[in-house]
Amino acid sequence: MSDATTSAVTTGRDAGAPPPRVLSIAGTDPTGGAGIQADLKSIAANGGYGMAVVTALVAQNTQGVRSIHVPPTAFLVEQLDAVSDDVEIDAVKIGMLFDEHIVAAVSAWLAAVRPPLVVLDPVMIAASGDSLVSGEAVAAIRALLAEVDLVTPNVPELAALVEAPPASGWDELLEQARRLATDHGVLVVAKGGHLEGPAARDALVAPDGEIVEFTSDRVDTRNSHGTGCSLSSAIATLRVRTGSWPAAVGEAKRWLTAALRDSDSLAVGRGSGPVSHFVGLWDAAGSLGPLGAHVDRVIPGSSAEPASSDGDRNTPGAAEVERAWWASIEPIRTATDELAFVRYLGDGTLDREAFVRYLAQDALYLREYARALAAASLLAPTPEEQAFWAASANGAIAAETELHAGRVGHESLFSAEPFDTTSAYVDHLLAFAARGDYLGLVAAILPCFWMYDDIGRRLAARRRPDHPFGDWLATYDDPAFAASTRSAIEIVTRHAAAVDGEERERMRRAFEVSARHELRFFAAPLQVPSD
Ligand SMILES: Nc1ncnc2c1ncn2[C@@H]1O[C@H](COP(=O)(O)OP(=O)(O)O)[C@@H](O)[C@H]1O
Ligand SMILES: Cc1ncc(COP(=O)(O)OP(=O)(O)O)c(N)n1
Repeated sequence: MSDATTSAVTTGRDAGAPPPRVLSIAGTDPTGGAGIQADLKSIAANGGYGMAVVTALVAQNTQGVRSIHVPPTAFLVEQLDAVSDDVEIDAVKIGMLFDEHIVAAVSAWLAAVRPPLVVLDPVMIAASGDSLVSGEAVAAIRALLAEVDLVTPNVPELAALVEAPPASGWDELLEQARRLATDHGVLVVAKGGHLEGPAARDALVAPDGEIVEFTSDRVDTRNSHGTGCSLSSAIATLRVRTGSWPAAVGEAKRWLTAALRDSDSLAVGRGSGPVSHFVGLWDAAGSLGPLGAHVDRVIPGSSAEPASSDGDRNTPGAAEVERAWWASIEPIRTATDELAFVRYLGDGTLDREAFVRYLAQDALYLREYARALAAASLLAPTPEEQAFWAASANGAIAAETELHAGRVGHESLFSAEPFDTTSAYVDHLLAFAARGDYLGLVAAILPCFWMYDDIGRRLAARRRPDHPFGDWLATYDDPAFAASTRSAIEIVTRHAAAVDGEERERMRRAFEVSARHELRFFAAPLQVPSD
């Protein structure tokens, strides 16, 4: 990403700084799944302090919109001023703006207050198909783009903004997003939730045409009410916390996918229900456990005696482990993204010799990584895990090495000496294997799946017809590898959630050390190897 899209501050907010103060300017949903109610939950779930200014009161539920009441514009302005006269605002998320008068009032307030970050979700139509804006609002929202940093249209909203028919496929969606970003000098998160297919893809598109893609499995649920509201307010909050737009979008999507997966558990409404905003947090806080556990003094044998132990209350679910571990390596991931090797590989300016050095080290690494995977298969406690790691070992040694050999030539590939970084990484993995430590081993194995899949998808998105490493980048965009990565994450985080806190932290450290090895591995081809 260019300087315009990534700030220098990439490692989160300063210790001791307050949580991001994020203002939502949006309409309401009395069932709590969309609009301001969703925004406040999303901001809180992602570590921010939420504030809310209401633009419209919407009588709606999970099945549809019944009526809309728009308070006088002067009252909207009073609400906005009441917040900004008193509170320092770190980011603003704008949602439903019913008509051009509302848009004008918000626009004037933005010009006067100049909040540091503004995310616009150009809400037009609810999931139920009901319109949430008047006919004139669309042109006014288009004009508002000049005053925001990032806009998050879904398929029909993007089409309305670029005055084209709704995109029917991914490439058309990207093309429309590129046009919107360039014409209005705004970052665009094009959301592919309304497209067909097994994956739910979004893309962050910059005005200079640079694209970063984010892909998750499509969750099989009808509970998509408020996903756009929740995503945009999460992005606003996480942008303050991470200092980086790609990191904010990636984290927000990861969180939203987990919230979608858990949405059926809420059982709210008979239509398209809300997502589970606090998935993971409720598990971590033991909020779903028996009540009455927090008492100052317990008389043994009395009815006030807690039904579960403190240990139970502090046990996270797998989704929370997934989020916490991924967040814990955010500085390592950002540093990897910023490596010259990764940037040059992406934009095609990487020196050919450095590329070959990388392939040779990768081939050496994969041979040993396959041994680590085979050891995981040997130690696995269930036939499913045994089969999964065995298949992954096969994939690593056969497919990937074949791929490398096809590019460099078998001889030059295996005559290379391992760099110290390669040996250190392999030793870290094989030490767990040698000790028969299954949990440490699979935790250490995970970053190679997870970080490679994450970086790879974003690199693959930068492919263009004349890209010198285009065919190589294409191999990163492999849905089968994405599916294996998901399985690996689920196996490891399920185990981590099931063990006690000390063991979980030991696993997380093994995971983090491997993430550091990944960083060094990507850095090595452009550094002079040590003797
Ligand atoms: N079934 C699904 N599984 C996973 N992610 C989804 C699903 N549906 C939507 N999303 C994600 O939710 C977010 C909102 O997407 P979308 O439905 O396109 O927008 P909106 O809610 O504004 O109509 C995007 O990140 C999209 O990829
Ligand atoms: C008050 C209000 N604002 C926005 C929406 C639309 O929400 P969105 O997140 O785009 O999700 P869908 O429900 O349309 O999928 C809304 N319904 N109400």
